[in-house]
Amino acid sequence: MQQITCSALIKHGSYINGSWQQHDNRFDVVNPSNQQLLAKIASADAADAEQAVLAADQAFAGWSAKPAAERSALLQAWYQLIMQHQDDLARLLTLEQGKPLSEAKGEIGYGAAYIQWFAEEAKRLYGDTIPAPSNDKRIIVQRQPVGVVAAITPWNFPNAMIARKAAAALAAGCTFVVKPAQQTPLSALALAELAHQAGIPPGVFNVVAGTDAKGIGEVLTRHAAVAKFSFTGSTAVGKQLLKQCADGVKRVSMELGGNAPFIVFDDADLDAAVQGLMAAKFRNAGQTCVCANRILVQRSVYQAFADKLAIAMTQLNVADGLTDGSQIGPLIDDKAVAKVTQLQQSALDGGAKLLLGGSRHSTGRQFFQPTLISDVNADMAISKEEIFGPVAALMAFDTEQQAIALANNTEYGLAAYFYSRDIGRVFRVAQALQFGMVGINEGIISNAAAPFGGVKQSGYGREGSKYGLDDYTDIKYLCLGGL
Ligand SMILES: NC(=O)C1=CN([C@@H]2O[C@H](COP(=O)(O)OP(=O)(O)OC[C@H]3O[C@@H](n4cnc5c(N)ncnc54)[C@H](O)[C@@H]3O)[C@@H](O)[C@H]2O)C=CC1
Ligand SMILES: O=C(O)[C@H](O)CS(=O)(=O)O
Repeated sequence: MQQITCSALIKHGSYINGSWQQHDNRFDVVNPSNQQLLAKIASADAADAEQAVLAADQAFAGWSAKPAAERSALLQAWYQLIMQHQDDLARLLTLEQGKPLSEAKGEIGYGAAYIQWFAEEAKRLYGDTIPAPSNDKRIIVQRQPVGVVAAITPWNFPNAMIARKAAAALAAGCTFVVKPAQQTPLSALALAELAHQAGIPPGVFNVVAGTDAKGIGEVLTRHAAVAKFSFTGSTAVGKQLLKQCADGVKRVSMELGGNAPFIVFDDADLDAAVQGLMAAKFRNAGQTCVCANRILVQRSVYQAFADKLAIAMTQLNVADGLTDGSQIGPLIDDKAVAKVTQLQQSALDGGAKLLLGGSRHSTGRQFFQPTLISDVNADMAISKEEIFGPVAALMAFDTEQQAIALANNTEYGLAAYFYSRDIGRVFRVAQALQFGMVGINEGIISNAAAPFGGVKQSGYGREGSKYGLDDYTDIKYLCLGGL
């Protein structure tokens, strides 16, 4: 932690109603790269979560009544502070999450971009007037903030997942309570410190960091004062939280797992496709919900593509995220290493071939070698589940129709990618893919201007873009009569 120049960013307890909480009960935050202890954080519990929800509820009237321009200015101030502290925030993120420093820096900029984006969008929360069926009436439509928003976020983007939910919520006039993942609370608490410094009023942005995910989650999904719940994480947990929200008929956004197909057609620029795949597969050591999971390659270019990919993968630098030039950091924990190992092994047991890597990396016990497997088929677990690790699994196909059928053969529907230079094929395939986001000749699709989200069991709701405020506002229809 000595590498962090601004010590005010290092916090050891939750941020509720503008104050920092203390508790005797503490939990460890550990560097996944070397298992060293980084900090001991006061563990908030369900009672703290309730306190945060009540604070957010109390703050709602004042925050939602502020002119949009004032909310916008406070969000801009938050954005500026985050960018001023980008280096420190990135180091903190790498220390607790493991991703290479360059990626962590990218994530801080990416998260901040949502705050900047929604600071602008706050001023554009337009309504409508609609022609009425008779002349003595007027139909006016306004958008109003839903109220208190509660969120639970994962460890793979400890900054950006919070920033993009909170930014939209605050811009719309909602107040916000988030429970970050237990593995990565430091980035969340640093964001709270900067929100505080930016002058965001007490109770508007709250962070509840604790180990009792279930207990805190019960409050955030069931409390009567919570109007909306937003989750990013695994599909299994998302389904459970959805059930909890159903009792109170909460508004819900779910950004759940993915199983992205990455299709390479025979007319593709193979070098560009390899480059796109390297970004789509190996970012954050493969631990993103939009990572390429099933790599489908047309048979006539299969071998050429595999050869080029193997060369690119051999050049990946596996190292502690703070080491200069690191490209692949550790996986988040031992459980993640076990999952990747097991998925890979069951594919090999089922007849797949190991072309590269295949085991832990000598850098440390949570590092996994960039691994390339060929001859994978659709029945293998590795084709059905999120790998969330640096394992590239190749499958061959013959026709465009077969590629589309294979790609859509999943319960998930978050991101998909394909490479082709045939304009007709580009439109046919883009339309046929059952996914919320499609990268066409592109491996990096996320940015604040674009709507991020999925279909099928990848969830619903869109984050970022001009659509991102919709999930945080209610449409109110005013019928003006007697004219
Ligand atoms: N869509 C995405 O970006 C993510 C997907 N995943 C997927 O999930 C797999 C497992 O990763 P996990 O960290 O275990 O994901 P997870 O879904 O358990 O964790 C995400 C968040 O949910 C919270 N949580 C867990 N159980 C909860 C409960 N009963 N009530 C309330 N909150 C709860 C966690 O504390 C964390 O904040 C990964 O291998 C990956 O496949 C994981 C993280 C992010
Ligand atoms: O959830 C997200 O925003 C993405 O997973 C980030 S990235 O992987 O596209 O960078």
